[in-house]
Amino acid sequence: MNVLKQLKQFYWKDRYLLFASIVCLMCSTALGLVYPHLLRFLIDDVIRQEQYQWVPYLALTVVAVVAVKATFAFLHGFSGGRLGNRVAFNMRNALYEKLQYLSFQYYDRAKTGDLMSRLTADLEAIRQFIGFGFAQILNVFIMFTFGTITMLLMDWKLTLVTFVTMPFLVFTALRLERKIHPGFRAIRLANSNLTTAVQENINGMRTVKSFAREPYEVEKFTVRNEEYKGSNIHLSQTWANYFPMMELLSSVCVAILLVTGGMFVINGSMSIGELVAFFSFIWYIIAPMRDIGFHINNYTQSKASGERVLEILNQYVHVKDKDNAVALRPEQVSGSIRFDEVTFAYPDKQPALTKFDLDAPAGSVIGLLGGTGSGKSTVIQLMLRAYNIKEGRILLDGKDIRDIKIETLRQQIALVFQETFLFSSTIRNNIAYGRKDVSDEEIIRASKLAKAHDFIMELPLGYDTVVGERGMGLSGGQKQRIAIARALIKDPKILILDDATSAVDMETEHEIQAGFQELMKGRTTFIIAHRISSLKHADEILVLDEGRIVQRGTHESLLKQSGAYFETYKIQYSDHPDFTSHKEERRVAN
Ligand SMILES: Nc1ncnc2c1ncn2[C@@H]1O[C@H](COP(=O)(O)OP(=O)(O)OP(=O)(O)O)[C@@H](O)[C@H]1O
Repeated sequence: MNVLKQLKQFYWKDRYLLFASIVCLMCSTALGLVYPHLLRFLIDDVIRQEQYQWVPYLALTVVAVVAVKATFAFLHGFSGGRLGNRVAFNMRNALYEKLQYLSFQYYDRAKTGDLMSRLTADLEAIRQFIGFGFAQILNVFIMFTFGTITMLLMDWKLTLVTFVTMPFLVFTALRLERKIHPGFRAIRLANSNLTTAVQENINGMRTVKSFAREPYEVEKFTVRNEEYKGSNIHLSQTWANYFPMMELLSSVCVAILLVTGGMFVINGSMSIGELVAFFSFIWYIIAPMRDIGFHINNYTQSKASGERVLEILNQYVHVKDKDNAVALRPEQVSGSIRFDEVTFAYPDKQPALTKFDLDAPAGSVIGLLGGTGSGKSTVIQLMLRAYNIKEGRILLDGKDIRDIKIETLRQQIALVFQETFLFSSTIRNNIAYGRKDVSDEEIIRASKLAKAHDFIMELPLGYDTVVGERGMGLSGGQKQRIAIARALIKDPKILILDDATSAVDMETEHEIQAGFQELMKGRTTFIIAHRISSLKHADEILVLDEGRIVQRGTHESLLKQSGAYFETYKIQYSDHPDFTSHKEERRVAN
């Protein structure tokens, strides 16, 4: 119940629907108790007394009871359905909103398939339980209590005799719960494995095909599909065993009632009408007993689902605004960045940056060069405040970024990544993503600067072409140019190009960079690149190795030193005429 209490905010504001659903179900159940009484009246007072003139009135009463009962049943379904859907709607929104604000640290460990199943299957279990399950559990107790009291009032001796099999019914129902709960869990797990396999397969289809591993993928899927089928069959088997067992026990109960009740009728202590009524009432006891295992299971399942949903909702947000954080106004930002002795390690890892210093005056261009895992992307992540640093500080225009509202900090920065993610929408919407009101002219201007306009115009629908979630149908370079246009449209004070031109050829890179010269004016630009050609115009180039700065300076000054920069230059420019002259310069300098 603790879980339900914690989820209260989602259903309590619609509590009138919950109460309406419970009251309507109770009324509908209570009206069901009228039938056995009508039957008793029909047999004892109408048929046996030969008072047939009552038959039409009785028939009309039955129709009226049925109509009112059906109305209550409808109202129960209506209010329960509405409640369940509203709760699911509110929770879905809350979960999605939370997912937007959870920090990078959370996503470093999160699994897409698992999150998807929480947002779908778990929400569905909660919707069902809050909409219907809760009222139905209450109804089980109400039916049992109403039925037992009425039967005791009619004939307590017969009631006690018939109840002999009840403990067996309850025992079997509870045993079922113990069996189907792990059964359902196994199905959920198998289902999650199955969806993960499909999801990974679709994401990695290019890799699968390039390695010609389709048969292996089919086999892998077949194994998981087999597991899914197996767990479903296992559960069906449990149900298949359960129903005949319950049927048998119910029949024994009915048989005892008929034998004992029959004897009571023969010796005159009970009327035939009462026996028939009793016969109807007994189902009021048996039916909820049969369902009790199922309802308990629904409850435990929705409780487990509730826990999984709450785990996300209660997840700690590592990076958030301070209470007195200041909002930056774009016109006041000039874009100077300083890293002051920053040391940072990802959770449970060696430091990715150690005593990192950097001074980037507004409008300067900083190049970051270094091998794989040397910490280049980490510098950028920290500037965005994707993670909190514990040692050192990062300043934007002299203000510690921890004192700035994250949203306004990130509004000043635009990034172009090595891997471009495009949303499944039109090219126009993808380019306009970073801003609310953008004119077509601005989109075209940004595309022209990013050298994307020409190829976009060659597409059949131009800017209205819909691209897939990974920009299917576009080349790597084309996707990257769209990403560059998307960054430009933000008109950022700080521009970050994280290996941004790696997917375009040298000639296009040159063209894009020519566009950048114009664009970088008045912006602080960080360029992470493996190609020296992308960095050589930078005001300062930092060479990183295992999170430490091993060299820093301009292209010209770095070429005069021996070290990682010159080694990289040597590899990339060995067949270039400039190379020989620099080699000579270094020889003289050393
Ligand atoms: N999200 C993360 N969680 C844990 N460790 C990380 C994470 N991102 C990077 N690292 C680790 O931090 C170190 C620096 O990584 P970083 O991505 O900054 O390097 P990089 O220089 O950008 O490399 P590359 O050129 O390959 O992109 C590496 O040891 C890496 O394994």
